[in-house]
Parts: sequence; structure tokens; C-alpha cells
Amino acid sequence: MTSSILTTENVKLYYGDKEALHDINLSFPEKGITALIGPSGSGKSTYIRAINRMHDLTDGVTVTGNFMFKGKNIYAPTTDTVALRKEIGMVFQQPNPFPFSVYDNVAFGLRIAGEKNKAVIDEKVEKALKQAAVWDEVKDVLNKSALSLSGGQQQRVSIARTLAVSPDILLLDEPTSALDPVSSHKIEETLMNIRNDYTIIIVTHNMSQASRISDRTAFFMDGNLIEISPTKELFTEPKEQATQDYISGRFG
Ligand SMILES: Nc1ncnc2c1ncn2[C@@H]1O[C@H](COP(=O)(O)OP(=O)(O)OP(=O)(O)O)[C@@H](O)[C@H]1O
Repeated sequence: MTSSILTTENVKLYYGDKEALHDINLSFPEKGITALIGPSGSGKSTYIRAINRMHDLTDGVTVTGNFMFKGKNIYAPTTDTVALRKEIGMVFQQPNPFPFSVYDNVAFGLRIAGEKNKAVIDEKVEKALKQAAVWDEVKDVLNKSALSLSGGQQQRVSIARTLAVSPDILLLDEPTSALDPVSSHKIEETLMNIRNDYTIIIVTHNMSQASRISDRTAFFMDGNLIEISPTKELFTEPKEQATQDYISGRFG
């Protein structure tokens, strides 16, 4: 059996009094892509944001359950959340480069981590931009503002910024839903290129995207994990009627 890099058990999450996640049990093997699908409001974003403690930044949110990452309790009081978010990086729906140059965006996390050697930073910036499949498009404009790039390029620079600090896990929350089809395709290619190097968890509304790129797919509904299966199986022989109804377009 493959060992899990991340295990989440009996996860509940409350916004105020409202229970938005009901007892989620989900583990992730090292490397590969897991897609989370489900109707709007089913709890997909809420769940992945719990993994790197993004909810700590919002008042009134209570998280219970066990989150174990490489044998450590994510919610232990001693966890350094800045360090945690380097190991478990996140890319959002809207590309969100800082208003700095392309180079400085990708170098940002390295500098925060104390790296001062220019040659090392140069090398890591280039590697991350190559991994994110945007190097060829930006290598001659590294000193220009990242905000001058197209949305699709900005999103790949955001991915490069996250990869530059060598995370173990990459969380992506609908990373292509604000992009045109060509840019979306490039992001998908990027994820396929790095699937053997990182553990990737992607929330997507796009079922064909999930079936194209992921190894496993989890179906969420109303704050419940309905089923998790190898992707091909989930889309051809789902175990649950609710999954069947959703993938055949009967609701959501
Ligand atoms: N900050 C918040 N305060 C209160 N309720 C919230 C908050 N964020 C989300 N919710 C509620 O939690 C539930 C799950 O929302 P969530 O955004 O996780 O779903 P989702 O599956 O990611 O949806 P979508 O696909 O539309 O992004 C919904 O009922 C939503 O209204």
C-alpha cells in the first residue's frame, strides 16, 4: 500500500454555528493528482483551505478532526503556519501576482526564507518558471511587472511562485476557471508535467478537466464526501447514485 503524505480524519468545519463539512475522511498518497468535484457550495474550497489553515485568517470558523501531514498534526498549537504554507502551497482562482517584477514574484518566497545567494535564487526562479511552463514566454521580460502579463501567464507565474519554495503539496482552487481555453490547456499541461514531483489537489468545476488530468477524483455534495475513486472508475462506474446523477448532469 502506498503511504499517505496527508491524512484527514473526521473533519468538521463550522462557519459560526453552521456545519459546512460533515465528517470528511480523506487521505492522499504521495505524488499524483487528486481532483475534487461537486456542485457549487458542496464544500470543496472549504475543505482544501482547511488543509493549510487558511481559515485561521477568518473569524468565526471552527475546524475539528485530525489533519496529519508527514506524521505531524497540522493543527498543533506549535505549528508555524508560514512554514506550513510553504510546504503546502496554494494557487487561487484569480491569478494574484504581487505588483512586482516577474522575477521578484517568483523569488519572493525564497527571500522570505532567508536565501541571499543571487546565483541560487536565479537558478530556482528559472527552474520554477520552467516547471510552470511559462519560462519561454517570460524569460526576456523578467524585470517587467507581472501585472503586464496575460491572465494565463499570470496564473502560471503564480504557480511558479508557489513551486519555487519546493512545497510537498500543491493546492489549486479552480485555477483555470477565470482563464480562456488556451490558457486553461497550458495550466493542465503544466500540472501533467509536475504530477510526478508533487502531491496535487485541485478543485475544479470542469468534469472533463478532472477526467483529463487526475489520477483520483473525490465527489463532494452538501458538505459530505460522497465517494473517492480512481478517476476513470468514478466517471464510468461510480459507486454511488448521487455521483452518477451529478456526472450525468442531472443536477449541479
Ligand atoms: N466565509 C464563509 N462564511 C459562511 N459560510 C460560508 C463561507 N464560505 C463558504 N461558506 C458556505 O460553506 C458552504 C461550502 O462552500 P464552499 O465555497 O466550500 O463550496 P464549494 O464546493 O467550493 O463551492 P464553489 O464550487 O461554488 O466554489 C456553502 O454553503 C457556503 O455558502
